[in-house]
Amino acid sequence: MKRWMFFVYGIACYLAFLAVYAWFCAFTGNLFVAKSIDAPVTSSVGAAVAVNLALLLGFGVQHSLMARPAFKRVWTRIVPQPIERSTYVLASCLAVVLLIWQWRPIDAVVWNVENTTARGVLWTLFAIGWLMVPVVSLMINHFDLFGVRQVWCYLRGRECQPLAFRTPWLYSHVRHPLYVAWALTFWATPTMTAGHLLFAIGLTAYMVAAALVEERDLLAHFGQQYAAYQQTVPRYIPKFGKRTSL
Ligand SMILES: C[S@@+](CC[C@H](N)C(=O)[O-])C[C@H]1O[C@@H](n2cnc3c(N)ncnc32)[C@H](O)[C@@H]1O
Repeated sequence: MKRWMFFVYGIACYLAFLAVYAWFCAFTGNLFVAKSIDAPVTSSVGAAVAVNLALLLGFGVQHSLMARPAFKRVWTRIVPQPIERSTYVLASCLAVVLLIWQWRPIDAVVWNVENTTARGVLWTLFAIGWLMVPVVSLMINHFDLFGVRQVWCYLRGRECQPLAFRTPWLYSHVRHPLYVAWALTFWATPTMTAGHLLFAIGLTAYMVAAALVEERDLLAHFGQQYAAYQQTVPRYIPKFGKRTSL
């Protein structure tokens, strides 16, 4: 019974992620939703900056703190191990929903690209970013990242083995392809408002910090293998034409 409950919980968290991902895309691209990143202004610039920074900080703290091995060691005394990752996914969804719900737009235009071709290129990069996120996650292990593999192993009564270090596809050209994809979704827009710029700068700064902390953990976990990867594969800017296999 407990195995099935955990499995259903894990699947529900995964479905919540899919829904929030689609909503976050619509919010960021001003597509189909009434409340988007560039919706009409509802508060003073000062209040909007303060609230938005608090929302970005809240997301950053939740997303990074809950992913640290030391936090997980303590957390799994409360939340059972098989559903730890699903709970992380659920908490991340709630942090994003709070950000979307409480976001205060600042509509001053920072840049507005009028050339039709250039606008098309920027929209294409935006779409590539949103498609790249799930595709890149499939390159390492999509279902492990979103907690489904863990509840599946538990349902089958098997121990879930930790994933090996891998450098498939884009990972052989750049160490953080997922963060590169997210950066495209935040920055590729033909019309950049001040609120959207704050959002893009805040989340990019978060990813730069998160990559440093993540690399420290990966180095501690995989040792020489990861050190060699750091020596040969660039962090963000891909080196195409030269495929590194470790
Ligand atoms: C949200 S993903 C981000 C991965 C990476 N920073 C990126 O931008 O593509 C974070 C998880 O990926 C795992 N990870 C990162 N690089 C990996 C690799 N080369 N092989 C296996 N797992 C990796 C980390 O251990 C962490 O659990």
